Amino acid sequence: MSLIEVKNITKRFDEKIVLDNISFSIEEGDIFGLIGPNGAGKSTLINIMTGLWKCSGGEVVVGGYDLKKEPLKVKEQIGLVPQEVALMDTVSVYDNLEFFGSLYGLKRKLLKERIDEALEITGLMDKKKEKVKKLSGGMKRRLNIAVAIMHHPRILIMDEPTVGIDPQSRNHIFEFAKKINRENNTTIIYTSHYMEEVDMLCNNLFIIDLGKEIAYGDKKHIKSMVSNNNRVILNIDNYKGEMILDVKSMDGVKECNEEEGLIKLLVEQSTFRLEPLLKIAEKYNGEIKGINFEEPSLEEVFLALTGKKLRD
Ligand SMILES: Nc1ncnc2c1ncn2[C@@H]1O[C@H](COP(=O)(O)OP(=O)(O)OP(=O)(O)O)[C@@H](O)[C@H]1O
Repeated sequence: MSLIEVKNITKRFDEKIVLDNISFSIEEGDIFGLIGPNGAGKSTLINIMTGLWKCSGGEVVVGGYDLKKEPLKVKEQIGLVPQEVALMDTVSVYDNLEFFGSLYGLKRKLLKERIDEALEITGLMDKKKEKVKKLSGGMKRRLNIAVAIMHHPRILIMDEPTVGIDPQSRNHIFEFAKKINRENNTTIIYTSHYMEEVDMLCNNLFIIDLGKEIAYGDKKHIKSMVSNNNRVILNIDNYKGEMILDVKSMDGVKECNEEEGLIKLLVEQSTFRLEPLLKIAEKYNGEIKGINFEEPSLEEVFLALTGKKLRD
């Protein structure tokens, strides 16, 4: 059985269907991306999975517990980093952690240990005496994450954690997510409308738009379903100009352009082979310095599946 099972979830607000029969499962230790444009239904789904909102139909099972029947057993396994920062503005970083930690039932020595650990992992140790209202938006986000991990949840849900924050905090949040997943095997659900973030972090994906499933499964599989095209970028010196003509006539090569000292190919994954390319380079005395392969981006996948750009 998977760690999280979302089965046929539907949500209506009056007559409006906001989630339409959504199903997926998440394995323990995964970094799972929930992606879609603004208004797609991501936060609604998160609110339902964490028991904050009731669904109109369907069920959620976490660690074998049915959310409707045993909500506390489900909630104690989850840490939630909500989209809106939820902190006490007029008290210090440390006091916020102490307060929220005690709500989780942490006391004395263990509470102190967990506060220190949360400050360390979110890079806020030197801000512990600062009042929250003096922190930057990115630091507030990091503190919100610190709050969410104090009870060592098995699952951490991060709802658009990088919206409107500075690049340094964004990187910090990224590295944090990878670290806690790697070192503690924490299962992460990461929602975002920034496809490149999800592309970098996640293994499995659920793409949602207007409350409906657009694609679900292994990231590589989704990409290969949508597009058989990859890019190959060849960094090569001292080759003769005629080489390009030979490369263009290779099986599986759809386009070949020279740009900024690099040769960029658009290739058909199923028919392109690297070996003939290397032979052509050798024939023309080219010195290969590097070869990079690029899959289609998730932006391209979304465009192919919905006919629209993510940020329309
Ligand atoms: N309380 C509510 N009453 C009526 N409609 C709502 C309510 N909450 C959300 N919706 C609608 O549900 C849809 C999905 O909203 P939701 O916030 O889940 O999207 P999202 O994917 O999280 O988008 P964003 O990235 O902008 O937060 C939207 O059309 C929104 O207007």
